[in-house]
Amino acid sequence: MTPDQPTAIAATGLRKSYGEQTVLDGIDITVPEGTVFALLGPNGAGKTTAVQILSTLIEADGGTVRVAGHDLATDADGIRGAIGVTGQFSAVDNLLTGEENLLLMADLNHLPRAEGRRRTAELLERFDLVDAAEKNPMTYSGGMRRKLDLAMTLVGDPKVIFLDEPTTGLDPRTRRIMWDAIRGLVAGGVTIFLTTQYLEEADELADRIALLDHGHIVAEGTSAELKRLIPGGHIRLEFADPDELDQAARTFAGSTRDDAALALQVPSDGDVNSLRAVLDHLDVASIEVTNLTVHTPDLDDVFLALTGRPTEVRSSAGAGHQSAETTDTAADSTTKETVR
Ligand SMILES: Nc1ncnc2c1ncn2[C@@H]1O[C@H](COP(=O)(O)OP(=O)(O)OP(=O)(O)O)[C@@H](O)[C@H]1O
Repeated sequence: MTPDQPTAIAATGLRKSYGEQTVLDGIDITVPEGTVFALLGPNGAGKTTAVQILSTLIEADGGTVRVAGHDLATDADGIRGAIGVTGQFSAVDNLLTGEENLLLMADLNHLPRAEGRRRTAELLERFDLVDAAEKNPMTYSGGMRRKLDLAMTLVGDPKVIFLDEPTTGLDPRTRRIMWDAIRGLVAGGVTIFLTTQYLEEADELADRIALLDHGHIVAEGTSAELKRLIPGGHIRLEFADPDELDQAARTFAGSTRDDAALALQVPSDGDVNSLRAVLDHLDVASIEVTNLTVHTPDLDDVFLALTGRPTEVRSSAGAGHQSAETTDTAADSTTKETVR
């Protein structure tokens, strides 16, 4: 984020407990205008709770929130007027047709009748729901309902949209349609706050990703920055016989061998230069390889590493949260100090 880029969502020290259970233990979130922010976390991590607080649906126990220039403490109505929320539970009314649902939203947003009709027609078109407009949403597929739900959110032309697990349960094709719709919104200047359990979704859509675990944001950064936070990139070489494997193991210091599979894992960040270096070494030593694969850490690895080893992560998260922003080589990132 550049210093003068306007901020759409700014939360500091957000806290929420249910009885004895601390769900959010002082989290900070900053989302620049016109960007996508993804909040990731295991089941029950507090993602929905965060969305509900930021979208004024429930009250926090502590912390400050500004959304679209409005302060939650003094101007919750201002926030409500500027945002759209699509939750895990659909707002679609099954007693109305798809079109009537949209028209109802237009009424609730106080749009003049003609404007409401124009906007409804445009959204039915945009989400490929024209043929289904007159039908009852009970007859819709899950993907169509989700599209109608998002269309209903867009009737009020919100500047900031909260999408709580927008594609959970959707087939891959419908998921891609939703992703395209989300990208279209962002291209038009809308800010998206997304929660998801699909790491691929965060990878595809988000400018910045935060991992929420045990009430803390344990890591935050771009997808590439988060992937650099953990070790695990390697080139896997397979050989036809043990002698080749032996020779290769001597050639590549720091490699890990798998004798049963006649394979060797050579640490690598997966870029072309390191691949070329490995091939050159093999060539010089005249070692034959039967198979070669490059493995770069994906967000699944990051997720597992950061939420699966809570004690290591907690030690650095204690002073705030870990930012990937300034981390270049971060193989030992779990012990890094917070830089923000
Ligand atoms: N109204 C409530 N009363 C008591 N506990 C609650 C309430 N709402 C949420 N919780 C608890 O707070 C924790 C966080 O819930 P939340 O729904 O925010 O998690 P989540 O990350 O969105 O999970 P999921 O991915 O499963 O939707 C859970 O342990 C949940 O049981």
